Parts: sequence; structure tokens; C-alpha cells
Amino acid sequence: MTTIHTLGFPRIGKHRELKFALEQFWRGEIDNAALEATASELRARHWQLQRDAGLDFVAVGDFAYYDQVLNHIQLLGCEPGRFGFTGAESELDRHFTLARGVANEVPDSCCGARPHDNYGTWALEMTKWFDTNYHYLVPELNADTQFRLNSTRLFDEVREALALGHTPKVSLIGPITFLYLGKEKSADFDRLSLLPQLRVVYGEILSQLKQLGVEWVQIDEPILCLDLPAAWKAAFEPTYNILNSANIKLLLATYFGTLDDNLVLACNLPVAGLHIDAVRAPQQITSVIDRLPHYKVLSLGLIDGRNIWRADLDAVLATAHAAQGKLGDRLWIAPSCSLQHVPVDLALETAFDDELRSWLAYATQKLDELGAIKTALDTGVAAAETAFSASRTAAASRRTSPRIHNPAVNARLASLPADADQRHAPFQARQAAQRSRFNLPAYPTTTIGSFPQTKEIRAARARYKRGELSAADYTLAMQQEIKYAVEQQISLGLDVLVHGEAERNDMVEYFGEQLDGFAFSQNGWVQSYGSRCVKPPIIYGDVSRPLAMTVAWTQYAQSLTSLPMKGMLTGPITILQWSFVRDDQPRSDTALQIALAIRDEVVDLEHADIGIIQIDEPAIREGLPLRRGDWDAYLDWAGRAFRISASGVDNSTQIHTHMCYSEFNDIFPAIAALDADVITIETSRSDMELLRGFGDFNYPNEIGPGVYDIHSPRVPSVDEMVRLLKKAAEVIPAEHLWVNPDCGLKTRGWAETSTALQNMVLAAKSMR
Ligand SMILES: Nc1nc2c(c(=O)[nH]1)N[C@@H](CNc1ccc(C(=O)N[C@@H](CCC(=O)N[C@@H](CCC(=O)N[C@@H](CCC(=O)O)C(=O)O)C(=O)O)C(=O)O)cc1)CN2
Ligand code: MET
Ligand SMILES: [Zn+2]
Repeated sequence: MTTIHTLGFPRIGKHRELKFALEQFWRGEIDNAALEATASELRARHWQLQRDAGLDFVAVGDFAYYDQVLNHIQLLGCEPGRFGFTGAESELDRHFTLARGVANEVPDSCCGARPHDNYGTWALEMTKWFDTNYHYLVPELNADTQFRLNSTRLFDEVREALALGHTPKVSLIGPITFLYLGKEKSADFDRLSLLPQLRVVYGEILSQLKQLGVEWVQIDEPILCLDLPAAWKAAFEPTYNILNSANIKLLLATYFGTLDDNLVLACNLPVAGLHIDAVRAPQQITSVIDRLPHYKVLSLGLIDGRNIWRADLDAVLATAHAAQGKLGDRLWIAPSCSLQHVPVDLALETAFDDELRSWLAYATQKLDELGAIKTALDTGVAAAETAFSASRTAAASRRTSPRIHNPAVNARLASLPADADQRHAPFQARQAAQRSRFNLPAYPTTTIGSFPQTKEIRAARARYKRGELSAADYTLAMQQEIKYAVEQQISLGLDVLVHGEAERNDMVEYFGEQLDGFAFSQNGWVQSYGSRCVKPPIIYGDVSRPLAMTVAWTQYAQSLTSLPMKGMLTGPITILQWSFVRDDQPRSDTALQIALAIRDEVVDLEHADIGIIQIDEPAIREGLPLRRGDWDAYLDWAGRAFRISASGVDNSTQIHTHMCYSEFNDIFPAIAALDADVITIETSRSDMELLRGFGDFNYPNEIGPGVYDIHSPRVPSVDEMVRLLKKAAEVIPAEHLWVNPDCGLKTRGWAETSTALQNMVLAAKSMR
């Protein structure tokens, strides 16, 4: 018999129940008991789905109120001392304080949230989970860090599953991955030195799970798919020798890539089984099977946990069959990774047409795919005929549907001149043309694009989408918002204005809704961090732009002022990265298609007399492949896609780009090669340290280093921003510097936004 299981299931709920319960709890509208009741209802529902689909286990340990790494910080008793917990706080209250600074202060972050300064208690830092759009809370580690088993939550959840009659498989983040994802708080400290202490606590956790009657523990070590320093590789064997002595079966889980140079290591660790990602790295299946000791099970991640495409069951079955031939009952089948990266249930998508829907599978449908594979393997395909024939029909229609292929798009790409990604003149010449056109003061001030996305704006959009507000009235309402934002900027004395993005639900989804080749869901929510979710659009076909997307709004905004109005677009790599992408052509091809659509928009904005245009690329860094060996190829096509989007304009049109929460120093040449006239970046929290690279490498073009952190309602003083600007002017020529916040202001309120910008303008004037 084949065993089927999932590495995890989305916890947010098909109607985002957890999001709403969390936000109600934070506003003080519901109590602990009500929040916990919602949570346990969701767990029970998700376990039942797994059982109904015929999975051999239910996944326990994938639930978290805010974040699963934070759960481990609490489980392992390493909550940083700086939070000053007295011991009187409940585990839940500490969970939210660690995640959000002080509880009941709504955290607001648009771009991969940052620690925010609430009454002196900074939240833990957040960062992206590998190459996903999910953010985890970063463990803070130092020489004083002590670990101890300090939570019963995981064991309670195991008991909860047992009480419901399920067979739990418990998932834990492995000790080495946990340390690797943490951050050292001092330079001379090596966090790996904490491992001996940490594995003792893991040992205790495993014995407790054993006492509860748990048979299998899935222990996630996804860092085995990264290029690891030798000391980290060497840490695995001694650690797993010790964990092995707990006498519970361990399934070592790896995902998001190939084991590559860690393959032999992963195969030989003293555990009972190994899970590999067979979607991203199918080529490793054979070598793993060849290397795997005979006592181990192999879990093949054959269903794509990172994307929403329905599986081609015949193809999956063929691979599974071959593996079964060698492994027999030692074959397990699963999604490639936890399903937390895909939306919950396709059944809620009532607006998709039948053809499109037939191509898709959300988390719930992926469980059923596992069930169908198991049936086919154990009983024969005939027993799963309905599922297989539906999959076959869908696969055939996806291969041939005229909606997917647009010959004109590919013809245009094929005939694109080699220099289509080059501006007409080098930067110096463009800079001169732009200076005489705009005549801006030194240290010009601007913002990153969005202004507060108020509840009134969202409510108006919701009414429009429900048909309660006409298109004309919605347009008027959004124009009022734009007018307000423009008036505010004029009275604040900003030099380059923006329209404020009121009309956008999200910087990626908004474009996805207007481009051909894209579908957008009604309910395809995926957790981004905490209670915040995104609805990634679905790129199913060749991309093209039927109509201008932003021109009318931008022209309206420009009509209100004679100051330059900066057009605002999302770049091709960020649209690619934050969407569900097609799996039937390379990502690079899709990126180039999006680039052409954005290029057309840029040119249309130029024709509408918009002289400054920003193309946001906050996700360019996160799109980097997990293995360094793949970086150059990626940076090559990603850079070309960006430049294609930016290069259709005259020298006197000024192209800006914006990046945030990125470590730029290791990809510096690629950033410079984008050749944007101005780049605005997030730097304030690093005290301008991120700018050093730009100075060291003599970055040739203009730069706007963020002078204040927009993730906090705190209003920065003029002096503070002057200090940062002076620091910036030490490494960047003053005549190249711009003055702006770190990122967009959509998650802020107007009150603090106006005061902060007022101070920012004063800081710029003082520098002049
Ligand atoms: N795609 C993407 N990825 C990203 C970022 C990003 O901006 N976009 N930034 C970083 C992550 N940061 C994020 C910051 C904020 C939110 C966020 O605020 N999400 C909102 C949803 C935003 C949205 O889509 N809003 C829609 C619909 C909102 C909604 O739920 N409306 C209600 C009705 C609301 C009402 O009546 O007032 C409903 O439909 O039920 C709109 O404005 O139209 C949320 O979870 O609440 C998400 C990610 C990295 N990844
Ligand atoms: C995540 S980067 C955000 C850029 C966008 N233009 C904004 O201001 O919101
Ligand atoms: Zn940003």
C-alpha cells in the first residue's frame, strides 16, 4: 500500500476566518476563548478534509496564529529577553507581542514588514520564507540564548487530533534549519554553536510526542536545498544521531529545490524516511532512490505545492509507478511542500469559466489528487477513472486552448531588436535632458507611490465589485481620493507628486486584472504574513495589454497640478514573482511578455505627457534562485525584462524604480545594470548601511535612499532625517540624491503621513 500525506495545509481558512478572528481579537472585539475556538474549528475542518481525501495521516503542527517559526521560538523557549516578559503573560499574548511589538497596536507593513517601534518594544524582524511571498519571524540568537521546552501547544494539538480519531503526523522545523533562519545579534557570535543545547530540547520534544503515541514526525530541513557552508553540512550527522535515539520515526523533509551536493548527506542521515521535492527537481528522483538505504521510506513530492495547476495525473502516476517498482510499500506521495502557499478551495471560485476552472487545483483539490494517485497505484487506474479522465481532459485542453497561445505576442518577442532593452542614450546625456526639462531643486522630494488605503477606499471598491456602486460613481469616488492626495502633496511642498494608488487593490493584482493571459480569483487568498493575505493573479496564457491601464488616472492627477506627476507601474519581475505562473513555459518567457505589456504602458504614459515614470521591482531580489549557480542566468533575463519595460521612451523621460526589504550588496552589478535614472530603496532601518554598496561601487545613476521607515506610525523628526541624509551624502554625490520614504504609505493613516512628510520636506530644505 502507498502512503499519502501532506506536509501542511493552509491555516487561514477558506473564508479567511483566521484573519478576521485575529483582527477582531486585536481590536478587543473577541476574547481568547473565541479566537481559540475559531482556531480549533479550522484545524478540525482541515484534518477532516485530509481524512476524507484518504490521506494516511493528518498534518499536525502546521497551525499558527501568526507564524510557524514563531511557534518554534516559543516551543523552544528562546523568546528574546528584550521583550521583558514577566512570566505573567499568556503564551498567546506573548505570541502577538513578539510578532507585532505591543499587542493591540495594529501592525502595518506593506513590504515584508519590519520591526516597528511601539512604545519601545520592537517586534521580531520578518523576512521571506525561502523564495516564497510568505514572511516568517526571525529568531534572535546570541551567546546568552538558552533553549528549554516551553510550550504545550504542539502537544495539545496532537491530543486534539487524537481525540477526533485521526492519526497525526507531526511537523517540526528541524533544529539546523531553525538556527540557520535565525539572526545573530553580535558579529563575533556563531549561532551554530547553539546546536548542542538545541538538540537536547528537540530530543525532549520527540520523547513527549512518542509518549503521546505519535508514530511519525516530519522534520523539515529545507536548507538542505541551499548552498551550505561546510560547518552547517557537518552539523547534520551528529544532530540526527542524537535525535534518532528518541526512538520515534523521523521523516526528513526537504523542499523548494534540489538536494544536489547534499544528496548523499540527506540520504544517509539516521532517520526513517526522506521527503524530496519532485516538482521543482524531478531529476533527483532516480539518484535518491539509488542512494536511499533499504530501511527508509521515500516521500515523493509530486503534486505542486507552490502553484495552482491541476496535476497531470497520468504523468504523476507514471513517475509514481516507476518509483513503486523500486520501493514497493516504502513509497509515500505528497505535495512538493506545505500547501500553505496555495489558496484553500477552488469550489469558492464561482466566477471562473468551466475551462479555466478545469485547469486548476487549490489545496483541497490537491488532497483529492493524492487520493486518486493512491487509488490508482493500489487498486488500478480504473478505480480512480473519474479523477483521471477529468485530469486528462484538462491537460489536453491546456495544451491546445486558443486562449493560451497568442502568436502575435511571440512574434513580437521574436522580432524584438537586440537593443530593445537599451535607452537611446547613456545616463549622463539623459540626466542632462531631464535636468533641463524638470528643473528640480537639489535633494528633490518625492514619495514611493501609495497614500493611505483607507477603509472608505476599500469599502467603496467592495461596493463597486458587488454592483452596489456604478462604475461612474466608483471613478468619481477614486478621483476624490486622488484629488485629496494631490492637494496634500502640494501643500506639503513635495517636488515630484504621485496620484496615490487609491484605485488599486494590490500593486500586482491590479495589473493582473487588466492584462490578457491573466485570470484573477475571487477568493484565492494566500497568507503573506500574520493576518495579511494576497490574492496572486493567475498567469495562464501569453500576456498582452488590451488597453492602457493607468493612463486615465495619471492624467487626471496631472490635470490637478503643474508639478510633475510621477506615473506608477509594477515591473515585470514583481508581477511574475507575486503571481501564480504558468508551468508550460520558462518563467523567463513569461517575464518578457509582461515586460512588453509594461513597456507599452510606459510609452502611453509618455505620450500623455507624463515625464517621470516609476516601475516598481520590490521582488527582484526575492526572485533569486536558491542556488548561487543559477543566479547569473536569472539576473540576466530579469534585468533584460526590466530594461525592456523601461527603454521605449525618450531621453528626457525619467524612469524611476523602487526596491524594498532587499539585501542589494550581493547583486550590486545587476541593480546598476537596470540603468534606471533614479532608484529609490529602503535604507532607513539599516541606518543607510544598505547604501554603502552603492557608494563603494560608484553607482552611476541617481538614488533616493529611504529616510524613514513607513512600517511604523512613528513620526520621524527633521533632525533624524537630516542625519540620515548627511550619512547618505558621505557615500553618494549630493547631486545624485533624492529624498523619500522607504516605501509606499498605503498601510499608514493620513495623520502621521502628513506630519512625517512635512518633516521630510523640511529635512530636504535644510540639506539644500
Ligand atoms: N502581492 C503583493 N505581495 C506583497 C506585497 C504587496 O503589496 N502585494 N507586499 C509585501 C507583503 N505585504 C503585504 C501588505 C499588506 C497586505 C494587505 O493589506 N492585504 C490585505 C488585502 C489587500 C486587498 O487585496 N484589498 C482588496 C480587497 C480587500 C478585502 O478583503 N475587502 C473586503 C471588503 C472590505 C470592506 O468592505 O471594507 C472583502 O472583500 O471582504 C481591496 O482593497 O479592494 C489584507 O490582507 O487584508 C498584504 C501583503 C510583500 N508581498
Ligand atoms: C512593495 S513596494 C510598493 C510600491 C508601491 N508603488 C507603493 O507605494 O505602495
Ligand atoms: Zn516598497
